[in-house]
Amino acid sequence: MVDDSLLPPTIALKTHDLARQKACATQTLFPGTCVVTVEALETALLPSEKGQRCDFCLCRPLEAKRLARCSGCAEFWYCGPICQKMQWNKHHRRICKRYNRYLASQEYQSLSISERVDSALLSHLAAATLSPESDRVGLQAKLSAPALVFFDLMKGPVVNRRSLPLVGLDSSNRTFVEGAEDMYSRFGNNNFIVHSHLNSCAHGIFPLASRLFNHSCDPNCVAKYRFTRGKPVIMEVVAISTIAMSEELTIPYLDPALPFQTRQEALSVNYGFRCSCSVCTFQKNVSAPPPHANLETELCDFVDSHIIPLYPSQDSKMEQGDTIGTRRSLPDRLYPVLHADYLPGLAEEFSRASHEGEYDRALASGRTLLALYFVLYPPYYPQIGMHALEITKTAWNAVVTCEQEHGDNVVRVTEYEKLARFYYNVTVGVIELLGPEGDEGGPLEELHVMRSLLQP
Ligand SMILES: C[S@@+](CC[C@H](N)C(=O)[O-])C[C@H]1O[C@@H](n2cnc3c(N)ncnc32)[C@H](O)[C@@H]1O
Repeated sequence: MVDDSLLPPTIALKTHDLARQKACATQTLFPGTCVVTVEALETALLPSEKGQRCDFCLCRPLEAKRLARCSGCAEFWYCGPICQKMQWNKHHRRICKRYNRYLASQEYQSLSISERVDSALLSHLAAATLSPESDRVGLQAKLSAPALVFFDLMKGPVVNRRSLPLVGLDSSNRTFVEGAEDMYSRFGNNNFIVHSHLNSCAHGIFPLASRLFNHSCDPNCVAKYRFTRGKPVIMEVVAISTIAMSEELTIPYLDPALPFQTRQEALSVNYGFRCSCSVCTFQKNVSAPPPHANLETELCDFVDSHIIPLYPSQDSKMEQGDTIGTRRSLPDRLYPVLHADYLPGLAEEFSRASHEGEYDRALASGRTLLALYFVLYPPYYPQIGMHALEITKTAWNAVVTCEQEHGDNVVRVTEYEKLARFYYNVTVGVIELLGPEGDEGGPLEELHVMRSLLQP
């Protein structure tokens, strides 16, 4: 059981039919409320981020300052002696000497990128919590409260799980092997992808968050990450809709915009359950035929008349029910928007056109993509804000280019400016509500710049 002192007063654990327990609100929670803060028990950087961030706090180095490399294995980088010492005492002293042999091993080399990160993460966790000299029971008594929460987490499905090599695993030591196996059984369904401004940078274990939050494809909370020099990474779980007292708090284990079948398969393989949230219940009974010629116009008209009027203004916040209601009342003619190829096609078109300076095309596909996000995601979902910011910048680039090339065409310039203001307002509603996260700079700073550019 979880020690009650670990729970914030706004959350209570109650029994769940399938998922053992669920976290429920003990009072009404409003969008933007941070419902819980959880420190990382362990993290491991993605290979592409190694040497770009501190291996302990995940911060990028300050300008003109380089990261210091571990002189033992030369495979870990730190922003300073505080981080290096913390990591050394936690687990690195146990694995440093063996790290190069582990990286060069055939077992490690045969892993996918994601498995490599999990293998490193599991190695850190094993080195931090298992000691070959102690027996498991004796060791548990010495474990920290978060580590004890980790060992109490639900085990994941065993299908399709191949064992991961661990740094310093002594296969003749049964205590260590069994301890590592015990941890691995709770691994896939309990670790998180740490991200900064929606870009993945590491995998991490945040035991209390794993213990509290079940999945929904229509979540009322999302996780964001805070990096501070010299400190472990922090996860903050933020409410993205009004959550009534006794209502379950949920997060997404995967992207809710993925097609229904893809979501169901991933949840079944990685987490061992089939989702029956309101969105899945709706999408299960809906076929998604290929897009038809008028789809773009009809989707945008639908969103303009049904969703945009609900979109947050300063004195009205959207309720969670609003998008579920909209999804349930999605007209049959719009079912093709749920087709697996529709979203990737639009995203590719927007990205290509905005990079190549085809602003009218980019603004058209960007608008349709945003309309689709409004249908697929709950209000205040981070992707909505990030995409709205991209279109704001595209509209502003169109203003600048139009002024340079057709300075006399005031009407066109004004039109682009109007669009930039509209998307800016959508962005502010979401990004400011979610608050700071990830690396310094990012969307909040970009919004600041856009605000000054758009001042009348
Ligand atoms: C991170 S744990 C969730 C915490 C769990 N409620 C507990 O009491 O420890 C993930 C596991 O919870 C279960 N689970 C999470 N969301 C679920 C859902 N929507 N429906 C059924 N089972 C779910 C699955 O077994 C999954 O592998």
